[in-house]
Amino acid sequence: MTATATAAVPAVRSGTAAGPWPVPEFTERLRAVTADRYHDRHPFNQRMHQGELTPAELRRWITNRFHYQRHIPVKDALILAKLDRPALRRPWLRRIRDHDGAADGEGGIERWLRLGEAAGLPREQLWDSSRVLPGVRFAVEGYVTFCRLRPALDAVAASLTELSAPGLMRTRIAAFERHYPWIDPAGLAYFRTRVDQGARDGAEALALVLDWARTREEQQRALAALAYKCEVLWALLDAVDRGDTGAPDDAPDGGRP
Ligand SMILES: O=C(O)c1cc(C(=O)O)c2c(n1)C(=O)C(=O)c1cc(C(=O)O)[nH]c1-2
Repeated sequence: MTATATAAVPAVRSGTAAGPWPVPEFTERLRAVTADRYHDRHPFNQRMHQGELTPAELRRWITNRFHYQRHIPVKDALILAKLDRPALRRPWLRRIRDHDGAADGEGGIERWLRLGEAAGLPREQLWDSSRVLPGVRFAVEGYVTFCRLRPALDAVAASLTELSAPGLMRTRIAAFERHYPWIDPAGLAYFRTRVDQGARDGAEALALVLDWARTREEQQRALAALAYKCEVLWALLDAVDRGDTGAPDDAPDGGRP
């Protein structure tokens, strides 16, 4: 579906059994998906927030989450290619620039590399994807492929997990400062930046989904896309929670700060 195609969809037919949910109810249903399934509830995140992760576990998370981060601008470029108007493409160009930066040494990917360095992980080790756990590889590939193959509505709806991300970022920053002082607080810049970026991206994506999903069927597709994305994030953490790459810093002694 392109924006042009959806613009031609007839207006709301409320009151009929198969008609679309009114916008407030549809919005509430979208929020209910993340309330039930967002990865802030995952046991690994819970342990992170309670200060229970070993240094090796935190490094494993940083290493594997980098695989997700480096693919976000790739999936945003796939969404960008589905949008047929400048006004629609501009926010996606900005998202890509947010992650890639306008020059070397800038942007979200660079900030994540600095988080890794603050935790004792050389940046070349993060770029070396041979340390990525198989389950993480599958989860990330699944999300990118979903955005490659599905219509723009589904791909943008999948990004709506970001509506829940700012709250999680605040919890995470507080947890790192309190429980993991061996990580230089300067390394938390990625999370600090994402509080505002995530809120803005989530609000923009929500406006698009509410505009594009005009039929009950389209609304249900958006809900399913968001549920799928929650599963991607959950599966990623399942893999990190259980995984052991066999690398020295995954040693059972938990590693050293
Ligand atoms: O650390 C997190 O918990 C978290 C979650 C999410 C999310 O909810 O999808 C994103 C991010 N971080 C993030 O940093 C990010 O850039 C991002 C982009 C997207 C997306 O789907 O477009 N989600 C997220």
